[in-house]
Amino acid sequence: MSGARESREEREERTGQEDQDARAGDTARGRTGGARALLSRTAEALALSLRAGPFGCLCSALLATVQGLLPAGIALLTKWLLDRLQHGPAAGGPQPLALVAGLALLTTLYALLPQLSEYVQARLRRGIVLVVQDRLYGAVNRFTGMARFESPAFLDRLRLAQEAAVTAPERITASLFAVVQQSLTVAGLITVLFTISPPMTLITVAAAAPVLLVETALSRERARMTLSLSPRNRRQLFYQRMLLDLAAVKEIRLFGLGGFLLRRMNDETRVINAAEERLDRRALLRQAPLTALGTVIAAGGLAWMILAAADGRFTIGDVSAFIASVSGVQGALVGMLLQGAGAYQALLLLGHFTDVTTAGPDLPVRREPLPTGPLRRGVELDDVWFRYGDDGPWVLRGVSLTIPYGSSLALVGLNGAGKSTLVKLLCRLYDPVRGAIRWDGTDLRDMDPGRLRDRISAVFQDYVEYDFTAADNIGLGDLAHHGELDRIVAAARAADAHDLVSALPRGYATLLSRVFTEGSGEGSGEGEAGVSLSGGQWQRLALARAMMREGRDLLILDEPSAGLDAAAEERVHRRLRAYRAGATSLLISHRLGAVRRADRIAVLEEGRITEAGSHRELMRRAGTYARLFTIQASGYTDAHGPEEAEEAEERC
Ligand SMILES: Nc1ncnc2c1ncn2[C@@H]1O[C@H](COP(=O)(O)OP(=O)(O)OP(=O)(O)O)[C@@H](O)[C@H]1O
Repeated sequence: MSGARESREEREERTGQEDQDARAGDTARGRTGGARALLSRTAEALALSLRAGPFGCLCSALLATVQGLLPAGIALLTKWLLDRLQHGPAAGGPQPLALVAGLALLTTLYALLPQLSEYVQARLRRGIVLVVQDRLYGAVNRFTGMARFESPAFLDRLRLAQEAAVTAPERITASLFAVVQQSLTVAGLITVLFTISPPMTLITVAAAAPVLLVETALSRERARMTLSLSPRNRRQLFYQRMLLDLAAVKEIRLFGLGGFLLRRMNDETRVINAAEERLDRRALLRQAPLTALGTVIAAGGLAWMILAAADGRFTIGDVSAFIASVSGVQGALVGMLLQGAGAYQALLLLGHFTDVTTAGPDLPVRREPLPTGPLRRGVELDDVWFRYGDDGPWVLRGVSLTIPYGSSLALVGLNGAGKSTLVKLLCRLYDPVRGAIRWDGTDLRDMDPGRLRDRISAVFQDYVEYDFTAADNIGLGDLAHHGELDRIVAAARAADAHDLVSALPRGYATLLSRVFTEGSGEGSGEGEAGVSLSGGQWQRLALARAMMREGRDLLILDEPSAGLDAAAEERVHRRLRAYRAGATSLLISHRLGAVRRADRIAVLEEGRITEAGSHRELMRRAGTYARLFTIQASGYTDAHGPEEAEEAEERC
């Protein structure tokens, strides 16, 4: 036991799991602010943008610079032109015609450059979406286990990360360019303003400071609200999906659930709207007086300037430059603050994206995993304890079981006994909380999960129906041979699916989908409708997908025939028996007639193995298995005891 403890400690050290957890914790702490975290996220967003489109970034920066300086240039040329008109050649400076030409050029650029900027930014945006999408879903693919996908808290974070991935990096980059542009506008105009009246410059700038503080506080509140409303947003999405879900249409119509779901969705939306409305109201109440203050200052300054101009202390050109500068500076500062606030909010949101993309592995993986050789002795579960959460009930309680090499084990038990959970552990989608599962004596935790899974073939109880062609649905079982029709056909035959696929309109090339249509690659909606299969037909395809994985060491069949008609079930089990002969397999089924020929049968009750042996041994023992078997058999015959049931079953 101490040896086991020691090796686990070593393992933990090797995986560096603690480092990763600490890093994840750091990111989580930085999520709601902290100048360092914000700076590093800004750098991250810029790096993403540069990777997505270095040329686009360069163009955007150049355009921002030119656009930023244009207002000051226009204000200055206008002042010179007006001074020239007022005072004639005595005013000095360039000729009026040159000034008019300059003004025409600058105002044309002022009108055209935003459109060019929009074009460049849209291009950049598309590139960024591709890069962040690749990064986010690449990170999700690297989670080797299932726990994160079954954790509501993590799903919330994932939803926010998805939102952040689509909007945040682009928004941060665009805001940064906008801030650069507006800073240059402010700097240019302030320089102009300063040459006319230094005190007015200071007052104008000071008036914008409170707005900055309010916007920063509001951004924090908005980010917090987004996080707290996230579960409601998820529920709202759930109702939306349910109302449009093909699989749910029948029940929704029959049970009249449409109105009920709609009401619930609207309730969630109302709560979300109310929270947003409250925040918008707070924003309005805080922003309005400060905006009014800025306007009063500008109006006061203008009145003073006009009076001073009447005394001859300023020229008309000065007044025009002053008007342009005050409104330009105020506008640019408010714009800067709003862009900054938007970027701040996006930076906070980007924290979720960073959390997901930098999260360590969900299952500890050794830096140098032990080799996963072909199975030679068997798979052994040694005192395996498992529960889904630290405070949840134990689902498996000390399961010890062996699947010897080359033999078949059947697992039976009532609903909720823990059979599918055991399958998840065998595929290392979860690790046992206590105890170990060993592959020829090597702990699964010491193996590379990908290599381990490559040695396993499985049909899960909740298999997937892919909206692809029939060939793809089978070929996906082994991507390395995905396009080999011979192999696909052989797998279909083994699963009793060949005839059904051959009878489809385009055979193996038939698209099996109620969502997509044939030949509608661009999503035009044109083309032939895909074909729908029945539940049992889908199940045979799922089985064929597992059969596609030739030469695997362990075959797991979790309720492989639950949806089949009696004749199909009999055929499938006959073929499966032939397929499994000599292979190491685990079969889970509530149809006890199908499991009786397994080399060994184990009964799982409330997470414990209570009986194990051959069919005959278990029938003789007259325990749970015999009772369940008799109940099932008596459904078809008049058998009342284990012996009678068995005889009747034999006859069937
Ligand atoms: N992701 C999960 N999180 C929490 N509990 C779970 C999760 N999945 C399963 N359980 C619980 O674990 C127990 C065992 O479930 P499992 O699916 O393994 O049973 P089973 O024997 O396969 O049942 P069935 O015969 O109905 O398929 C059940 O009580 C179930 O509620």
